[in-house]
Amino acid sequence: MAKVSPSILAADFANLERDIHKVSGAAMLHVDVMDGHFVPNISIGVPVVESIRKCTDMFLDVHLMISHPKQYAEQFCKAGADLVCFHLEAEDDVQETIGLIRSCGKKAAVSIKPQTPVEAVYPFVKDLDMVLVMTVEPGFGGQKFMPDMLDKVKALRAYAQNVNPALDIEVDGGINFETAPQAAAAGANVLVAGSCVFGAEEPGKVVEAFTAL
Ligand SMILES: O=C(CO)[C@H](O)[C@H](O)COP(=O)(O)O
Repeated sequence: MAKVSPSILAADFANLERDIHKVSGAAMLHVDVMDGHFVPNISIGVPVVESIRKCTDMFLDVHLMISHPKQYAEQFCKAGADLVCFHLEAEDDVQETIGLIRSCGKKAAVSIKPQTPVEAVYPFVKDLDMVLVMTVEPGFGGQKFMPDMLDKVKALRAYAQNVNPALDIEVDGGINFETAPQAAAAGANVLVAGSCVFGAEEPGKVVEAFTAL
């Protein structure tokens, strides 16, 4: 069974509550925070996370695509995130930022961009709840899955077997009916999907299908 984390980046922001309820059967809800600096796009911030928290009990998987995540992580925890994921490339104080998120009583995750070798995250794996292996360049939904990222997922799953066997491995970007099974076979157990879920006639059915992988 996979955990599915529908990305609200592909939802209708004018009808966010309605769209969130369409995917309430998913294990998590993926909330993409972009600052126009770490990535060349701007999405949403703390006030929207607070509002989402008020309209759903879903587990909020908050993906910070921002510079200086240590400076903002606590605000997202207080806004209602259940897990805060930040980019390895965006932070010099990785261990400290993990500790900060944990001290707020939340789960901590680190994400790596496609050009970042998977080995760069190994020193932190024992202290993390999840690693997010980006399968597109972060910044925009609707991009094509990068199949080369599957080798990173396989290597990370093998590495985690010894040091943190409960580690969640999430993939994000271009996940659809063709690529979701490939990612799951490589060892990913958390699937982020935006356009494939919210672009479907029945988003809940897509969530069910991916959960069964
Ligand atoms: O983090 C993201 C982009 O940076 C999105 O979550 C991701 O791209 C999902 O969108 P899609 O499923 O449409 O590819």
